[in-house]
Amino acid sequence: MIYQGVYRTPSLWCRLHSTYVRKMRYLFKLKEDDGICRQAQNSGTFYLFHNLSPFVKKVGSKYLAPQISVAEMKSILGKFKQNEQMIEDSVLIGCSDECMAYFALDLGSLEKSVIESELRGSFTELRKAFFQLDGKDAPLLSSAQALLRWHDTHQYCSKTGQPTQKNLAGSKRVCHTNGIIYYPQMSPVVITLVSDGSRCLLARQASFPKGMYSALAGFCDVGETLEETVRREVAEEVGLEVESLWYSASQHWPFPNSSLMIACHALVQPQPTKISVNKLELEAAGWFSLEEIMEALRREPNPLKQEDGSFSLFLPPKWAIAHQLIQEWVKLQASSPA
Ligand SMILES: NC(=O)c1ccc[n+]([C@@H]2O[C@H](COP(=O)([O-])OP(=O)(O)OC[C@H]3O[C@@H](n4cnc5c(N)ncnc54)[C@H](O)[C@@H]3O)[C@@H](O)[C@H]2O)c1
Ligand SMILES: [Mg+2]
Repeated sequence: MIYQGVYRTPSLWCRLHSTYVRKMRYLFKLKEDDGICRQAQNSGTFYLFHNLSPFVKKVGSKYLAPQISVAEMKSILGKFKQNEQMIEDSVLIGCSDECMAYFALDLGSLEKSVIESELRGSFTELRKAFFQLDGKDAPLLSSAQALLRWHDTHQYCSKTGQPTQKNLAGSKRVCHTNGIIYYPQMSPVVITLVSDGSRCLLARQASFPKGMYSALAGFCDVGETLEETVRREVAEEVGLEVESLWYSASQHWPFPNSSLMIACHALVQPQPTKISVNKLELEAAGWFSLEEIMEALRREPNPLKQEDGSFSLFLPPKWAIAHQLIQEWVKLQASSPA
C-alpha cells in the first residue's frame, strides 16, 4: 500500500528514488501498461528507421541520430496522408533522466527521399554509421534496430500461423488465438581474448577489412555454459586447450542479428602454443606481442597498405568489446611481473 501511495505522489517519489531507479521503474510501467505507454508516445521523441536503416545527420566525420518530436512525426505522417495511429507501431527504447520516453519507428512503407529532404538527413545503413555514431546514440540505435527487426520477423505465431500483436511498448507479441506470448530474442556469443601469458591471440575472418584482427568469437550452442562455449570455440577455431578463463564485460551487438557478446579472457598453457587454424571459420590467426598490439592500438582502425603489398595490423574500433578486451590485456601485461 505504501509503495502504491508513493507511486502516485511524484514529488515524494522523486525524493525517495535515485534518477536511475526512477527511470527503470518508469520504463517498467510503460512495458506493462499500454495506456501509460500511449500517453508517453504523445509526449516522447522518436528515432526513425527506413527498412532498418537509421535516420542520421552527418556532422563533419560524425553521424548524429536526431530525436524527432511527436509534432514533427505528426507533420510527416500528415504529408503522406497517413493516420497518426502509425505512431503506435513504434517500439520503446529508453527514456531521458526526466522520464521522457524514446521510441523507434520504421517508416519503410513511406517514400524515403521525401522524409530525408523534409528532415535534412539520410537513412544510412547501421553498419556504415555505427563506428562514427555518438557514444549515447550507438547502443540506442543498435537495440532499436534489433527490436524493430525482431517485430518485423515475428508477425505470425509459429504454432497457429495467426497474426501476433505487439504490446504498445514492443516488449512482447501475443497470439490471441492461443495466448502464446513471444519475447524479443538475442543470441549469446562469447568473445575470448586468448593469452599464453606474454602474447595474445588474434584472428581474422575473410570478411573482415584487410589487416583487421580481432578476438575469437562464437555462438553458444543450446545447453552449453559460457565456460564450455569458450573452451569449445578456442579448440574448434585454433586447436588450443584453455587452462583458465574469466569474465570481463558484455555488449549488445546488432550484426548480423541481435547478439549478446559476452567477453572473456582465457589463458592457455605457455607450451605448446602452436596454432592450427580452422580454415572453415577463419582466414588466419596468430600470436601478437605486447609491442605489436601497442603499435596497432595507436593506429586508426582502417586498412593501411604497406610497401610490400601486405596490410598493417589494425584492431576493432573503440566501440567494439573486442577492443576493450585488448586494452585490458595490455594493462594486465603492464601490471604483471615480467
Ligand atoms: N563486438 C565485437 O567486438 C565483435 C568481435 C568479433 C565478432 N563479433 C560478432 O560475433 C559474432 C559471432 O562470431 P562468429 O561469426 O565467429 O561465430 P561462430 O564462430 O560461431 O561462427 C559463425 C557460424 O556459426 C553458426 N551459428 C550458430 N548459431 C548461430 C546463430 N545464432 N546465429 C548465426 N550463426 C550461428 C553459423 O553457421 C555461422 O556461420 C558475429 O556475428 C560477429 O559480428 C563481434
Ligand atoms: Mg568464430
